[in-house]
Amino acid sequence: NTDRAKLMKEAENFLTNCYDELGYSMTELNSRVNQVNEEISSNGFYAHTTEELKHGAKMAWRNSNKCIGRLFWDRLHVIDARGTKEENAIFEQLFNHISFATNGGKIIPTITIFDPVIPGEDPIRIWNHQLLRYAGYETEQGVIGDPDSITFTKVCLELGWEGNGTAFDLLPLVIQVGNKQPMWKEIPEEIIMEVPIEHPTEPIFGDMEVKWYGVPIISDMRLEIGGIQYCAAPFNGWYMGTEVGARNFADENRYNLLPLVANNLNLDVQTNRSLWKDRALVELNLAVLYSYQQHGVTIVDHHTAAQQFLAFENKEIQSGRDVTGMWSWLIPPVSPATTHVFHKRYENKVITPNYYYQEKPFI
Ligand code: HEM
Ligand SMILES: N=C(Nc1cccc(CNC[C@@H]2CCCN2)c1)c1cccs1
Repeated sequence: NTDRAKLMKEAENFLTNCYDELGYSMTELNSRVNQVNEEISSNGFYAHTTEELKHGAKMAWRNSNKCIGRLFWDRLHVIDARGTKEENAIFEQLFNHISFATNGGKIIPTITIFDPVIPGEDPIRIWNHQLLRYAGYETEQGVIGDPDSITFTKVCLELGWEGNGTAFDLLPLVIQVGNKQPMWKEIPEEIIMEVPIEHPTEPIFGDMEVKWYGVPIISDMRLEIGGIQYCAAPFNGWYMGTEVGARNFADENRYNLLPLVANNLNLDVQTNRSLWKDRALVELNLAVLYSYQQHGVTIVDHHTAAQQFLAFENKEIQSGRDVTGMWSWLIPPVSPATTHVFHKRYENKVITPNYYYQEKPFI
């Protein structure tokens, strides 16, 4: 039928590119294509070899148009967790991802790949946006914690989780197998690495204790390889400082810390022309980079990240591949025009394998 014909086409396209990149002969490619043909025509599905899965996940990173960190696409550590079906075993794999990727602060870009969507089998979904993230609570006195987490925090509370009501409560992991009751578990604190944020010279937060978690692990995107959908495939890299310093801490609808920092720096917040927001933003980002470095947790500044992206662009051209990108996400939110990215154009062509948004499993 058409679905199987569509899947066969996507499979053949992926296998051709993948086997070419891995240096296989046409004979080896053709025999694999025939084998996959058989599998699809009899089951409407085909299973990737571990090698295809690993290279496919790397190709997907290389094709991620919004990612400035793609220079290291070929050094992704891929954990093949297919066949993990039992909830407790899934939690164990997630805890292992956190500790392995954290690696004492010397972060290892890692992806753990669970079973794809298989016709007639229960799909696995991770309900968290990121494995490590802080809760958000709406109270009469205003929002406590991360406003971006308010909805998911309510879901966790409804599932029976209880937070401590602080601005930095780490949320539990929530997973669901098929349409079964979602299960949640607290992350063991011994595998969690957090960084207390401080400025090298000024007490920019006054007496407020500010911290952030070390490793960003995206857990709600779908990895598509050769027509196969992996809906539970959490992946991490390391932070670019501006993500924490210019967005998570600075956005008015996030932690909104610029007024606090500006006041502690004695800036004139009564007029825009003092550029108090800009000066507070730079000191806040400096504090983030300094603190991660002091605590031995990998982080990259936006200038270095842009230079690495330029190296990626050149490497891709050497490899005979077009560089695709989404300009609006590739420019950093601090001093964008000081990077080469700002001054050139990128074609936002979406090619697979890739990582995609998927609709939330909860409302
Ligand atoms: C190694 C260090 C890495 C750095 C510094 C980095 C940096 C970034 C940054 C700054 C963004 C924009 C995020 C935002 O503004 O919210 C981004 C987006 C993205 N990155 Fe990377 N990245 C890294 C590794 C990875 C890895 C290992 C993967 C997957 C295997 C990946 C896949 C993506 C994807 C799919 C997006 C777009 C997310 C979306 O559409 O919301 N990145 N990256
Ligand atoms: N450094 C990272 N940052 C990153 C990458 C992808 C997606 C995100 C989260 N983006 C969505 C957030 C939430 C609101 C706006 N930004 C962060 C990485 C996370 C996982 C691998 S790299």
